[in-house]
Amino acid sequence: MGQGLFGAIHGFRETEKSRWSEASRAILQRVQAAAFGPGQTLLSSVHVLDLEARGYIKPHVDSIKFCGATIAGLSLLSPSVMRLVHTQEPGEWLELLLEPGSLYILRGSARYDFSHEILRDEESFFGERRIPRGRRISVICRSLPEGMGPGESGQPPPAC
Ligand SMILES: O=C(O)CCC(=O)C(=O)O
Ligand SMILES: [Fe+2]
Repeated sequence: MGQGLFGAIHGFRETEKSRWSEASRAILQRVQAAAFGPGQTLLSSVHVLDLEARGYIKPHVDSIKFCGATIAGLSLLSPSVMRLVHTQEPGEWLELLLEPGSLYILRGSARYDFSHEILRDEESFFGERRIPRGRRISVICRSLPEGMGPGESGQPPPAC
């Protein structure tokens, strides 16, 4: 996201959104109930990322300065493949097929020890299966870094 990603995302636009319709709020509440514990505080706004069909996200670990222990992402429109690669053991990796309407949750080792990336169209395979990429929108909720109260987050960065 933003500065922390230093150009990791290609072919995108993004926004931070804090006001939602009632229908969207109900969905976000389901996401939050599924992904976050009662002791976790979320960043005050939700990150919405709109990746064009040729857009992709290079491997990165979200900044621990701006993001806490949990990242939850709802994928919309096009399916895509997210690859996780261990930062110390590149031979240790896995891929997730992100179907539209699916939710992924990165926490624990997946959050801190593995990079995540969204494959570009030419490389978009889940095993043998080709997953053609179209426009993809993701709605990403993050917890605040530990020890940071909602009032202490200051001006949140446009992205992590
Ligand atoms: O689009 C996604 O689901 C992930 C985006 C991401 O990795 C990020 O913004 O840090
Ligand atoms: Fe990320």
